[in-house]
Amino acid sequence: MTDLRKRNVLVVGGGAVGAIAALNLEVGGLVTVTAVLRSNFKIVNERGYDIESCDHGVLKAWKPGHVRNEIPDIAKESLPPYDYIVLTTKNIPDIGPRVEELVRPALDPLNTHTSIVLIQNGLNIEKPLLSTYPTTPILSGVSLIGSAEAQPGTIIQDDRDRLLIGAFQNPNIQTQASQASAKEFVKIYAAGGKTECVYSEDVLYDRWRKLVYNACLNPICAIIGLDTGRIRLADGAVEGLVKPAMREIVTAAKAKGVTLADDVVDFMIELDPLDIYLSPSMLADIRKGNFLEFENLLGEPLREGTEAGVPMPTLEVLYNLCKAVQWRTKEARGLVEIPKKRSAVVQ
Ligand SMILES: NC(=O)C1=CN([C@@H]2O[C@H](COP(=O)(O)OP(=O)(O)OC[C@H]3O[C@@H](n4cnc5c(N)ncnc54)[C@H](OP(=O)(O)O)[C@@H]3O)[C@@H](O)[C@H]2O)C=CC1
Ligand SMILES: CC(C)(CO)C(=O)C(=O)O
Repeated sequence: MTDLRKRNVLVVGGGAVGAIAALNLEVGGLVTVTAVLRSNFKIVNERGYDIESCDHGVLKAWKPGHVRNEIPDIAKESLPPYDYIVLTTKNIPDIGPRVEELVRPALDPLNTHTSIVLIQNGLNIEKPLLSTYPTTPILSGVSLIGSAEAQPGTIIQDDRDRLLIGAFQNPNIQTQASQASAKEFVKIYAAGGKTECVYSEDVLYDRWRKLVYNACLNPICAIIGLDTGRIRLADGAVEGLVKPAMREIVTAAKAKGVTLADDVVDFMIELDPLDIYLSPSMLADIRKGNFLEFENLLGEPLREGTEAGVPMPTLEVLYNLCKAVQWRTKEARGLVEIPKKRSAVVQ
């Protein structure tokens, strides 16, 4: 950073990842955080977060600098533009709100100042933002962190926060400018020394590599209802389901020009220590009755691989299972109408 001004960062979504991101940014001392919360707004605004973290220890009633329950409208409130808007919501375009609409009030239509940082899983998540805000630098945040919101405002982080930050390619912006913004974000995020946040040149590689985990273990654990430790112990699950799915992602990545390491499948299966019995974020969502982030984690790599001619039978089945589960949640929330059940009694 060439100047000493504290950076203004808007963190949108203060759940498992967002709360820890806000904490990391604040402990570094280089940032003022405004966190935009939804279901946990009231409790966090009144009492703060209770956090048990392998990186930060135990914190009671910790509160980000500013807490809000909606995205600030910078024009109406005459606020200066944020330096960074960090999105840590679940990204569920099939349900909405879509991310490009979500950030609109906090972004000047001709913005060049604010960078958007997507600390979210999945592939092609930058595309709707690049087309809606062509002059805005969009940064990729690929996070390895086992974090969960056990109840509103209570965050349990079991696995260390390791975050890769890089710039998505944007034909309208000089690559160096986006890269400089990514490097500055690394600096402010890592400043507290509690986390491993590094700059990465090759965000496409990072995203395909992470998909080996997220496109496979997330839906498999969610659908079966087992955490990653138990999936590793369950009869036949790794050989019969996890490895075939992961190999399909590796082959799709290769067809798209991304060569992953030979041992990436074993590496991802063993990524979390077995005995932390980690529940991937999609399993946490299914348990809470939330919608699933399956289009970006599974649908996009499946569509890209299939278009490139890669057979992906395991992922196709997982995708269709997730789609049906999403419909189940829509029905449970009254978002679909179905024909009335016929009476068992013949009239
Ligand atoms: N959990 C993990 O260990 C990891 C998660 N990820 C990725 O990080 C991203 C975030 O995941 P995670 O933190 O687990 O998700 P959570 O569900 O724990 O948190 C998301 C938060 O965003 C809030 N939110 C959603 N929409 C809005 C909105 N429109 N305005 C304000 N707040 C909103 C949610 O509120 P509400 O409760 O009302 O829905 C929730 O508090 C995902 O893309 C996930 O795949 C990546 C690595 C690890
Ligand atoms: C792999 C993991 C658990 C992060 O470490 C994740 O990305 C998720 O839960 O979605």
